[in-house]
Amino acid sequence: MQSTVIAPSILSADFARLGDEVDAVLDAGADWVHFDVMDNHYVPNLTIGPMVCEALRRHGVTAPIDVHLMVEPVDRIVPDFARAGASLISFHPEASRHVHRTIQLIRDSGCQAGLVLNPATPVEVLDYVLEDLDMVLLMSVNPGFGGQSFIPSTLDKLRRVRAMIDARAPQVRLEIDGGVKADNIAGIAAAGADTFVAGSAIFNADDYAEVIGRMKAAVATVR
Ligand SMILES: O=C(CO)[C@@H](O)[C@H](O)COP(=O)(O)O
Ligand SMILES: [Fe+2]
Repeated sequence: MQSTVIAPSILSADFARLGDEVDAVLDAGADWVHFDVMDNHYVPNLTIGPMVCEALRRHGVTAPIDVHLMVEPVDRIVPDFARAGASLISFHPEASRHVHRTIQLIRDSGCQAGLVLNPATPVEVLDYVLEDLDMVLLMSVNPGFGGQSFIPSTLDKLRRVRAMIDARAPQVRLEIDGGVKADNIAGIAAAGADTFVAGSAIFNADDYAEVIGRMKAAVATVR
């Protein structure tokens, strides 16, 4: 079984103090840094790119940086993120003309590769690539914004993807992203997730350690 990972999404951090915010969540018990990249094209929002990833590495961040690309096209920006210090790079199949080629490109760049399924993307997109992935990321909101509500049908999708992973590629992580809170994370873990992105639930809290601790304790009750 994969270890539990809590990955705060810096989309909800105070960008004016980003280095300090990342230090604070890592000191508070977070395992990874979730780095949302939006291009105002694939999604209707615009965020940060490789320069900011590199700046976090220069700032001294050594934790895995989990880059979630919401950009189209994907391939051109992959080597830039690998050079900037990304650990994992995940992308949406709708934004890549050749999904298998993009996975290879990410791995050849020295990063782990993830495929992201939007709420309406069928799980069959994994049929011919699951074994080539390091992680499947299920979106439990439509991509583009933090602070949205968890879409309940994602629980059934999590169970289906968990069964696929267990049967075919147990080394693959299953990450969930969108609307994850301390009070729904146990159900999400029970449905099969091992890697949990949470933005607003962590960065809008007064005490990062308290909320991350509550999340980890809730997950530990079911896995
Ligand atoms: O990728 C995205 C949104 O597109 C996420 O990573 C959000 O940033 C998660 O934020 P919360 O739903 O946890 O507030
Ligand atoms: Fe994300």
